[in-house]
Amino acid sequence: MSKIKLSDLAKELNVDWKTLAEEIENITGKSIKKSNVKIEEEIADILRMTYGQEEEIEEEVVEEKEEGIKLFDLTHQLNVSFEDIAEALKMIDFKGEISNFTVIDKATVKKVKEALKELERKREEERKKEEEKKKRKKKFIAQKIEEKKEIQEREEKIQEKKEEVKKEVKEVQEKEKKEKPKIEEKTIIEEKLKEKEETKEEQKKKKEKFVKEKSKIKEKPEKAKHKEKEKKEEKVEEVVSKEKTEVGKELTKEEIQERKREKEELEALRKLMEVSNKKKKRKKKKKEEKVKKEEIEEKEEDLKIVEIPELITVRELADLLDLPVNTIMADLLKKGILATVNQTIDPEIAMEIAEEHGFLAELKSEEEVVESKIETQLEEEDKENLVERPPVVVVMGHVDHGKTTLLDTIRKTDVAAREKGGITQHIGAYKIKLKNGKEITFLDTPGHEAFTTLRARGSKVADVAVLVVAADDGVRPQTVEAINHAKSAELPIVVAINKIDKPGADPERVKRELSQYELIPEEWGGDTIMVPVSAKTGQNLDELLENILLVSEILDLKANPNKPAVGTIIESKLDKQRGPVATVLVQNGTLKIGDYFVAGMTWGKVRAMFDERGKNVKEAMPGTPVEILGFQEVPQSGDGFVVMKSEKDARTLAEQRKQKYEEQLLAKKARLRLEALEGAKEINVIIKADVQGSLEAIKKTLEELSEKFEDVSINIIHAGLGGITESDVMLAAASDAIIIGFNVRPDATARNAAEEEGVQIKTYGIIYDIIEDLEKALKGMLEPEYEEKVLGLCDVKAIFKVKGAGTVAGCYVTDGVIKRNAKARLLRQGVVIYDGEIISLKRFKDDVKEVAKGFECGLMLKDFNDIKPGDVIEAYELEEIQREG
Ligand SMILES: Nc1nc2c(ncn2[C@@H]2O[C@H](COP(=O)(O)OP(=O)(O)OP(=O)(O)O)[C@@H](O)[C@H]2O)c(=O)[nH]1
Repeated sequence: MSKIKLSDLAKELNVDWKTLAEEIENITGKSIKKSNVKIEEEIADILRMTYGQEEEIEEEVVEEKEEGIKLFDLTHQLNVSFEDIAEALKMIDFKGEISNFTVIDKATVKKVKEALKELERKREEERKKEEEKKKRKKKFIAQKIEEKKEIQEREEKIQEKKEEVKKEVKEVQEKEKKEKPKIEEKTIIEEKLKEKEETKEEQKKKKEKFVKEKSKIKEKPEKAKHKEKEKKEEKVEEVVSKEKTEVGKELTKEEIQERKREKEELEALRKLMEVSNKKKKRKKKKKEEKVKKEEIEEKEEDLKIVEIPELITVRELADLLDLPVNTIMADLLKKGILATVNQTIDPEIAMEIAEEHGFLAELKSEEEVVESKIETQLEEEDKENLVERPPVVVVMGHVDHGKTTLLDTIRKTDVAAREKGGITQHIGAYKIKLKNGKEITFLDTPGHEAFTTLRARGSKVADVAVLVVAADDGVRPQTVEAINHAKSAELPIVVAINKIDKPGADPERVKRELSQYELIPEEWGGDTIMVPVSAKTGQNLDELLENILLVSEILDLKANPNKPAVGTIIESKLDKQRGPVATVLVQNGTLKIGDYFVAGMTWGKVRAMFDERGKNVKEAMPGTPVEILGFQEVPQSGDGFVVMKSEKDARTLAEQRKQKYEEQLLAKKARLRLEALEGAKEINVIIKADVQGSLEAIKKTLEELSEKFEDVSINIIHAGLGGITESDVMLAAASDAIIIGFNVRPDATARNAAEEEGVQIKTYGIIYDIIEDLEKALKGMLEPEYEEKVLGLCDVKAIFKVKGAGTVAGCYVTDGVIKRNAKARLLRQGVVIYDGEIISLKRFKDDVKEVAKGFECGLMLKDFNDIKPGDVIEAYELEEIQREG
């Protein structure tokens, strides 16, 4: 968790640090003697709220001191339009004349404010209704297409069934032939032979050919082949002797072998047919999906869908709707807006106008507009401007396998060091030059967590993942996590088998272990490059870098430097001397000093740029990370960075985004939830369980469920053992997944992250419940339910045995509150050991109802005494949840 210095916070809030120190002591019980003590952001936020509020109160006091206020001033003070104020006055039955110069008293101001809130609420409702309408319209079209498809599918299914029946009849006939008495069979074969007029000689040849082919396909080691042959011969002998006694007629050894082969041939054919049928089915399904998509797209075209950018002028809107500018201006006037041709208008208004003209309008963010522009430009006209850009590489792997060492050693291999000086600064990423003149950019924060956080904010930064696996340790849990994170981001993986200088190094074992995760080394016929290296001695690092380039060449990474820059914030901070500072990875275009830009909800002008050597640079090309000064506020890592035409555009867009922040928060909360699964086609899940057995069972069950609901595919993005971590939550946020925990729980950081990111975590203790919930959810029948609300967490510091009573746990509350009689779980390393109730809660000798974060307490669990220091107790209660819709 990030921290802030007390003195900095005091400056920010314009309060004496000692006052803040007192407040903190009240909150946490800790006394602070120095101003340079760092405090947690969480506490800083509480203080911000307290002191922020005071300012607001002061404002209101000032306002109330005034005798009355002109409506003109009020519009400015409340930052609303005159029309809104007028409407609000009508709502409260204001009797006088309404003009800019009307003066209203403070009581009326208060009522106006209330009415404005009501107005805003109504508008919000209307907006929602409109959205619903649009959604219904789309759903209706999709439904119609779906129905048509269903009829088609039914017909096809009938056809398929017919064919299946035909096939079955044929199979039965064949089976019957085989099961007839051997003598009869022999005659049939003979007849067959006669019919085909083939000589015995030809038959023999055929058989030999078949055997040859079969052995070619199987390519079994000689020994095994030999053994198998022996076995087969034994079996043949068996059959021969059996037949001798049973049928009383001798079949030659050859004849029996021939029948066996025929049977095998048939079996192989049947399998082949099955595979090809499956493939056909899959192909058919894909084709159908494509057709459906095209049909929807066609319908959408009929509906005249337009995408309205966040920043749009009157002229641009007219062009977009293919209408005369005058029409748009007239529409605006009707809404009481007088706007010039080049004036930017509110995107909501633009959408309204578009809809009034029969368009289905969708809001498109500025980045999307810029990026789609760039995409089309990349595809169409700018081919000659496209130049190769360096690949961006992220290094991932298990803890202590050598990620940091590898990044450090690679940093030193930079050949540009001689000309420009070595890489000295940590700015979140660095670019190196290889001997062959090619460049590679590395994200300098190793591990998948930071990378996935960037991804969770919607940015695609890396092109290639380097997976570091220590040759003396092999594949470990975080290796698997890293593989899944890379796969989920669709990154090609280059494996660095590290620490080969160590005596216990066993690169072959690493390869074997990795092959279980679909990473098959090239030398075994797979397509994963694996390079044995030593990050410590630098052995084979050149080879590793060359292979990264090789993989990147296939990706054909290109960008157009002759455009305004677009990129992503990699790292950011508030520098005491320099103000807000952030590292931008330029992904397309060229970033120049003096450019105006938007980054998330903030904006700015590039005042200065520095590279990883701390050198001032004037411009940054695609694939280059640069540290920038000139932000109005500190952006967040993962925020998109877009250069804008003018200061006004940059500022307006940032302000609009700030206003939409609340909506965005809501949108985040609308991530995938079990309750909203009805009609879903694809469900991404992350599974965490206490033991391997349960994990496998859950995986299997989900696969079965996926088969049962033909149209739904359940994708297991990651499955691992142990408690639910922040990293799991970020992966879920990045891949829009639900987390399913079996006998495991999220820790406090994971829980907070899930709340912030709107990720749903469902925990279970019985596998059957998972299936039941998912099935119901898929059928849209999930009953109203009780949802758990976690109250707080405490760490068990010590235990005391009390005669006749049981074990008392001496705890320290680390999060939320612990309440007496609350439900509680005991977690040992994230795994649920007990689930029950807190029956006694004390502070010192007194019974208490609850104990808050930062305090110690003694507690007892109902019917449970196996508590150990280091355990975590999670108190929770059940709350009835109202399902939406
Ligand atoms: N012998 C040997 N030791 C290595 C090699 N690479 C890393 N180490 C050592 O392994 C330990 C862990 O290396 P780090 O680079 O810190 O590992 P990491 O994966 O970055 O670890 P975290 O940052 O904790 O996730 C250090 O003591 C390194 O010196 C190598 O190639 N050979």
